[in-house]
Amino acid sequence: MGNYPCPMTLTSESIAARLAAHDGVQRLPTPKAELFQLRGFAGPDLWAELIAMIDAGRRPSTIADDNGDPVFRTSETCDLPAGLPAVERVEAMLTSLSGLDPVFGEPLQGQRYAIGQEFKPHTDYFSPGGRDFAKFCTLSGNRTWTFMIYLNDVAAGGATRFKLLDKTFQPEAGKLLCWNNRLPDGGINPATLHHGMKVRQGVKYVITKWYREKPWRG
Ligand SMILES: O=C(O)CCC(=O)C(=O)O
Ligand SMILES: [Fe+2]
Repeated sequence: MGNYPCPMTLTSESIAARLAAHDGVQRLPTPKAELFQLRGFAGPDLWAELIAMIDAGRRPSTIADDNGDPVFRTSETCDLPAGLPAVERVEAMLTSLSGLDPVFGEPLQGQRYAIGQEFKPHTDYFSPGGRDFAKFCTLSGNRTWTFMIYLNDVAAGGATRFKLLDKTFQPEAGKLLCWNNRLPDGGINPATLHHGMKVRQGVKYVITKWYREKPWRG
């Protein structure tokens, strides 16, 4: 575990406090969820490199807990494996921002949305009792924190809407959003429901990093 605190002692308050203390980080003023925004995270060169990687390596996105809606998530996804220099740079920046031990992190992913593509309202945690829960959570536990960075400005559409928090974030190159998918008692937080809305003009690129309750074991 290197120099990182043991996960059992790493409370959500300590992560939230660390994020809140970081220069430029803004917390959404709501008691319903821990959600933060940071603009100007890294710079255009890194984002351009990642966008080129996503364009080259994309495949149709998939969903867990398939609900039978074939157009629930219509974007494309690209795995961004550790070891590539641009990926390592992002990983190091995220670790330094959050203090979350990288052993809990799933591999970084890129998402690409062309015009009309979206990811309908969903939560990033897996629903206990959902049909894929055991498949996705037995080894590494459920998802804890989500970090998402918009890589580009989108001409129209492509916002991320948190309906239950009454908040919509517009894509903007280098804007990072992160939130705790859990409540302070460790249970899942349904208020984190969010919708990657349809792109109306242009193409939208984001990268996503999810953390688990236990060390990630693919
Ligand atoms: O693209 C977005 O705005 C949201 C993406 C998202 O929710 C996800 O990948 O889990
Ligand atoms: Fe999501």
